[in-house]
Order: sequence, then structure tokens, then C-alpha cells
Amino acid sequence: MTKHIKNIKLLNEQSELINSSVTIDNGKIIAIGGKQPEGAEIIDGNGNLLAPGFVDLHVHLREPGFEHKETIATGSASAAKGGFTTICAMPNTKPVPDSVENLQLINGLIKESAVVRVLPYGSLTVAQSGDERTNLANLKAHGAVAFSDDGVGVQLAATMFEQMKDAAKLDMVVVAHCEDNSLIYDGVMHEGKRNKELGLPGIPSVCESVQIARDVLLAEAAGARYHVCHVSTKESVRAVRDAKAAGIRVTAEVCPHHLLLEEMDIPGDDANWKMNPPLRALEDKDSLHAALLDGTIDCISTDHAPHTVEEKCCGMVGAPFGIVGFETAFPLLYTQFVETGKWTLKQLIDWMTVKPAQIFNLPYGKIEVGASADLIIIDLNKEQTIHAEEFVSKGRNTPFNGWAAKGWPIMTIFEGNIVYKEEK
Ligand SMILES: NC(=O)N[C@@H](CC(=O)O)C(=O)O
Ligand SMILES: [Zn+2]
Ligand SMILES: [Zn+2]
Repeated sequence: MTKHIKNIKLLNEQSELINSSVTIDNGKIIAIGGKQPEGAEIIDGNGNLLAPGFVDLHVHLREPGFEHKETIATGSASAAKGGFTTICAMPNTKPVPDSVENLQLINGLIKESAVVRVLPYGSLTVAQSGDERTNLANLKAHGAVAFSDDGVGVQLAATMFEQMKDAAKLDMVVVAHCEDNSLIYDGVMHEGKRNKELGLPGIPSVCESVQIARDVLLAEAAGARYHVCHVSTKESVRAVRDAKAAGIRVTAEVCPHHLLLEEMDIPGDDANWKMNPPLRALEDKDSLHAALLDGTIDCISTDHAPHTVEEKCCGMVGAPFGIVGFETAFPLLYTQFVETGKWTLKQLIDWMTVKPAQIFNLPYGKIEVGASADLIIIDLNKEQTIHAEEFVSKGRNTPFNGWAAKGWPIMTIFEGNIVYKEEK
């Protein structure tokens, strides 16, 4: 059935809002700015922004194995509500997608219950244990979007090197959670000022940056495409910047919380503020902003990481790392950085659509004729307070509860079908 989305605004290269319309048929965009076709179903955009559905290279859906935290159904519905239509699911599930059999199991679950496009990772090592290497060619052949052991760092350089060489032959990206286990020191937050005030053990910045520095050299030697997860420190930024300058094929992402918060914002020993990597110092946060603006950091990923209320109830020590992200990412970034004039709307949208898509060579994140009709309508004037208890996600673990934000997705269309619509 043909659908005609009328009365919408599209963002041009100059970040200006231009009145237009989009016509979709058979799950694809067939016209931009065209007339209303005879008999088409009409969607009235009411003068709001129409943007490409967001692309998230880094999410945790927890199924299979941890369905008490999230499922593919609840996680993908949460993504749809946040405006995400393509999400790449990290492999720290049970079982881990480390074999064709396990990946096929996950592919089946996605087919059954995902409401947006879920692209699974294959793991770099068997059971993400860092020991035995997985067969990357087999994982690619069965739909792995990229390879990662996110949740843990790959400790042995040789393991990383061998997998990078195999990934390079397959022209696939190795995606790394960078954390040297010998430098964690049982930390639960950043080793800086605030952890000392709270009397909590800290994770030093080098825990992350030292592994990025190792990996960019390995990627150079292997000729691999290498993507760094959740960059959080200024030294990490420098390592990525230097590597790019040297022509190494490295890309990097930053998460909304590392752009919005720093260690001194942590109100107390509350596990809703515990994530990996932790909130760093103000100068780290500032360097992440500079890195996005100068292209050192390529895109924004949520690292949506739901956990249960029980797991997050009782202080930082003992609680798992991670916070949810889908349903708050765009409004928070729009309110804090676009409304304040630090970024253009075009920059923000690009960092959440076309930029991440390019890293994995995905044909999504653009509004053009022939593209998949993955579209969102955003009401830039809608203002709302974040209430964690109202999330579609099973997770309630966010440090942003009670924050007011503007710019909410009010409709999400995936492959031509409405998968989220605001309740009035
Ligand atoms: N980011 C987190 O704090 N937690 C993630 C794992 C990860 O991304 O490293 C999780 O799976 O819970
Ligand atoms: Zn990680
Ligand atoms: Zn993660």
C-alpha cells in the first residue's frame, strides 16, 4: 500500500528545514516532494521534522539468556520509541553468538520478535572468554554485522591480531570494548576526584586508552578496519586522532552519557550512575566534544544496557555496569547541544544516522529515492520530563530520570510500516 507523508520538513545540507513530503511504497521511498498519489494512505506530519531512522552500532538486547533484563521484543520496541530503526546487537548473551549454531538461534529470535532491524554481532572469541578464536568467515556467512567481544576487552594482543587479520580478509570491522583487565583494580567509577569523595574504588583512564593504543597498531599491522566502542577519555581521543592522522583505518563512537555527564555529576553511591566505561573528568568530556566536532569521533551510539531494578538497587559495588539509552538519546542531545547552539541539528542527525551506517557499509540512515522507508517524525517543540517507570524497555536504569527534554520522536516507520506512534 502506498503511503504519502505530507506536511513535513526535511533537513538540507545547510541544516535548514524545508517543507516537503515523502511517498513510500513496498517498504521503500519512491518520491520526495512529489504529489499525493491517488488512493494513497495519508500520514499528516503536521509540519514536524521527518528524519531517517536512527542507526545504533552498539546495543544490548539481552535475549537469549537474560530475558529478565530485556528481550528482543521489548528492546526493539524501546528502540522504535526512541527513533532507532537499525540496531546492532552486542554478543554478550547466553549463548554467545560464537558459532553458526548460536548465531542461527539468535537470527531466529530476531525474526520472531524484532519490530525494527536488529543486526547481530558475532563474537571474536568463543564464549567471549578471550581464549579460543571464533571462525569469522562462518559468522559473516550467517549474517554477523561485525565482530566484537563487547562487555570485556580482548586481553591478548595475539588473539586480537589474528582476528583482525581474518576480519581484514573478509572486509569486516572489528569492534572493540577497550579495557585492560590488569588496570581495572575492582573499580566501579572513574579514578579521579569524585570516587575519593565517595570512598569508592576507581578505574584509571589508562585502563581504556592503553588498549586503544595497542589496537590501532595491531589494526595497522593487520590492515584491518577497527572501530572503538564508547570512547571516554582524552588520552583515548588522542590515540584515535593520531591513528587517523597516520592513515590507520580506525573509527570511533561516543555515548550520550559521556557527552552529557562527568564524574562530579554523580550524586552519590547510586548504581544508576554506574556504567562501563565510567563517567570521566570534565576535561575528558570536553575532549569528546572536540573530537566529535573535528571528526576524530565518527558517530554516537547509545550502548543501551538494561539491568533490573534489583541489580541496580544497592549501591555501585556489586551492581552490574550499564544504563539504558534508546528512549532518551535524541531528546537529551537535542536539548543540551542543538537548542543551545553548540551543534547544528544536521550534525546531530548525521552522527545518529548516516555516519554510523557508513562505518559498517550499511545502506541505511538516508532519505533518498530507493532507500528503505525507515523514517521518524520528530516534534522538536514537544517538551516532556523523563520518567524511567514509563520506559518501554524493561530497564529503568538511567541517571536522567526527572530531566526535562525537548524534541521527541512521535512516529517511527520501519520498512514502510508504523512501528511506534505517540499516544495522545
Ligand atoms: N556498558 C556497560 O556498562 N555495560 C554493558 C557492557 C559494555 O558495553 O561494556 C552491558 O552489557 O551491560
Ligand atoms: Zn563495552
Ligand atoms: Zn556495550
